Amino acid sequence: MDEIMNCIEGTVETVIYQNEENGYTVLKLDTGEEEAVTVVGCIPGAAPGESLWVQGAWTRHASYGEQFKAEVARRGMPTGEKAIFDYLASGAVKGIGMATARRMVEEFGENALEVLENEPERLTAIKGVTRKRALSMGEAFRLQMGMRRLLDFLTGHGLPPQLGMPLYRRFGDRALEAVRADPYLLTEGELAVAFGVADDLALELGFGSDHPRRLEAGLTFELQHNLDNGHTFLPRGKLLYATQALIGVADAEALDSALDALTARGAVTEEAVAGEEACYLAPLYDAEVEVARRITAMSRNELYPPDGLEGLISCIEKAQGITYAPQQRLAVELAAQRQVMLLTGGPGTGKTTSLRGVLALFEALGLETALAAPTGRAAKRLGELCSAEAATIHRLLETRFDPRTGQLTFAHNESDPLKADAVIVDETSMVDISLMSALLSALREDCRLVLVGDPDQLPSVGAGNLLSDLIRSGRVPTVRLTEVFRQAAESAIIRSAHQVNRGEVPELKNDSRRDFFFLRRPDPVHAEETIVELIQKRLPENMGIPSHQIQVLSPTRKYAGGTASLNRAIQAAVNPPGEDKGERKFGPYIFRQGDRVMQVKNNYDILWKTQDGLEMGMGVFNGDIGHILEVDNRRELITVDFDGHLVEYAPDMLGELEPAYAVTVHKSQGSEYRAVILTALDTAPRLLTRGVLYTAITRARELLVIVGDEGVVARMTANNRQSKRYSGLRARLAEEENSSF
Ligand SMILES: Nc1ncnc2c1ncn2[C@@H]1O[C@H](COP(=O)(O)OP(=O)(O)OP(=O)(O)O)[C@@H](O)[C@H]1O
Repeated sequence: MDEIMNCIEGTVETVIYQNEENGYTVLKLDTGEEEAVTVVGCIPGAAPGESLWVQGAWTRHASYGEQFKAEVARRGMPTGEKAIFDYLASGAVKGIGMATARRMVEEFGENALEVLENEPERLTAIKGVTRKRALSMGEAFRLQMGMRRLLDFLTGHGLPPQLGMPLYRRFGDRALEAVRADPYLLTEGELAVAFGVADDLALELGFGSDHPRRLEAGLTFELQHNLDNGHTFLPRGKLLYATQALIGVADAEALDSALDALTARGAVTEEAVAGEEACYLAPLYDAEVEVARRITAMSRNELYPPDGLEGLISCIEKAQGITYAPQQRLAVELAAQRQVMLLTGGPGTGKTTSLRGVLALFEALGLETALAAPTGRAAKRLGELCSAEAATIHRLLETRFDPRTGQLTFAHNESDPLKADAVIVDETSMVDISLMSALLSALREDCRLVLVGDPDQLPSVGAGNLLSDLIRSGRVPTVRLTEVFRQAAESAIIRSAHQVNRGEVPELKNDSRRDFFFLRRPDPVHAEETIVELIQKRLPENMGIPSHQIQVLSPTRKYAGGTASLNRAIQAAVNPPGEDKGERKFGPYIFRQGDRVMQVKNNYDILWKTQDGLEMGMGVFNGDIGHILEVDNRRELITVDFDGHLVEYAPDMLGELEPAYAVTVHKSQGSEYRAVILTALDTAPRLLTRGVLYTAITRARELLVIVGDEGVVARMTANNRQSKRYSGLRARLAEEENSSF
């Protein structure tokens, strides 16, 4: 590809293709040369007759030959009667067709557009145009002009034109005004512009460095950003300090006042909790308070056990073909007597078996029970293990994304609760405080709730320390399963997981009867070669595990043995370029037909269809893994197959996709794979923790291979440091309990 930047200009002759959603356009540009040039790029609303100046590069398309890929576009209004007629006749302005266009140009000549924008009532001079229609044509044109000015503004300030459509969806023709008044809104929701970029724009537009809006935006950004680190709040002192470092404010008092203003407005809630002067974004505060209130109320609620409970449990045991261990029986008994309970334990301790017992009990009691899990994969597995329907929590609540506000909405909430009499949630360690609050709000007053999970797994990606806070509060009836069942104890994977959890280095000896192997490869290059060989040859040939059922995990993305370099190496080996395979470069990645890829962001707004087109729905979620079915460079679309759900990615969505031959341990939470290869190489100490090692080991169902350095495995086992998460839930649960007695 020729990367030299060029500029061309001309008049738009025809628009061949335009994507209404993201503004991607293919058009023919008349540059005065004999043949019109094909221009592709994000030029929303481009229409024939307009003058267009584009900056970009010439590329060669396999089927369409030479075309100009525009990175920056500036558009001018058409001048001259012919160009104005072409523009109006193209359908660019709603309500104006060919005939009206002709009459407008006949009547007003070169002034037609000026009249349309500023004096639309004069259009009634044209036969057949009523006053109402004239005004609505004028309005449609002003909207067009609004979009155009917005795009000129964005590109003029070095911002991507792709922001135009979402801004327009959210603010309509007020979009430019809104951005000028508050450039920081660009950091919100799906716009997701980096804080520094919005901040530069604000400074360019003349916002002073101590402008109250700048200070407030900095504070809100810090709180928002820290949600990604798991904190539901930040102590006031830390928040002020971090914001000061972020935006370099000279006047500490002004920052203090800005925080007070946010609190007074209700955007931030400040309260003394857990020994801290805690500052929350208001929705997080509401979520935490709601979870504490609801869980406390449910925990207090003792139910009458059904008559003949013991006999009923014995029948369930018989039907399951096992005898419960005492703790398992206790779990089923507790589910009959309490409105809410926790069921916890490590791998192989019989959580799923007990969960199935609770489900059978609820069914026997005639309770309509919903099974749910935080991720699609975990829900699928739960459904299979229980031979029942299971959904993600988002799906259960019928989550929708509102593109106008950038917020999620839940169809089921206090005003339209779920029908279920009982809800059982698996993999609760992955549930964050906001989702838990949404779930609790959607439960009927008397609905039962059973939360199942392993508190030693890595905590949720989203904010809060939910499962661990619930357990440590001691307020919620809990059964902790500790006995590892014989069958499970035979597995070196499960034994090692428990050893690691106790802080003992797992046994790294190799024995062909074991399901856990260690290959000593302290050198990253050598480790990578071994991993490729394992995937390509050794595991498929010696163990009968096909490549696509092997998942490589790494504690890190970029360091030695990180996913970035592993993905390149594995892709080159298992899916090299081929004449019949389409591919597309995007940032550091090449996406190629056949590649394994992962969605790395929750997207509630994306459409999927089944191959036969008979079924469709919305949403692909963080951590979903699929493979690339097709790379269509003509339509600029990549089709990914997520377990039968086909999703088309336009160029502006490719940032949500990453190669997934290797993924980080964090991203693998809640998923299980037939075989796991884990790299254990020297890297940043904060990534080498016991939680990471434990989570990685417990992802493997049949086979685990650790490739790397035994010293690193030992260091990971010893490193029990959990990064602190600011959360007030535990303290609130204690308070709620005390306050009512
Ligand atoms: N009471 C029991 N008697 C005999 N075997 C049992 C009993 N309970 C569970 N098992 C067996 O122990 C193994 C682990 O049980 P289960 O899958 O329920 O555990 P788990 O905690 O859900 O494990 P994981 O988290 O690894 O999925 C299974 O093979 C199961 O059949």
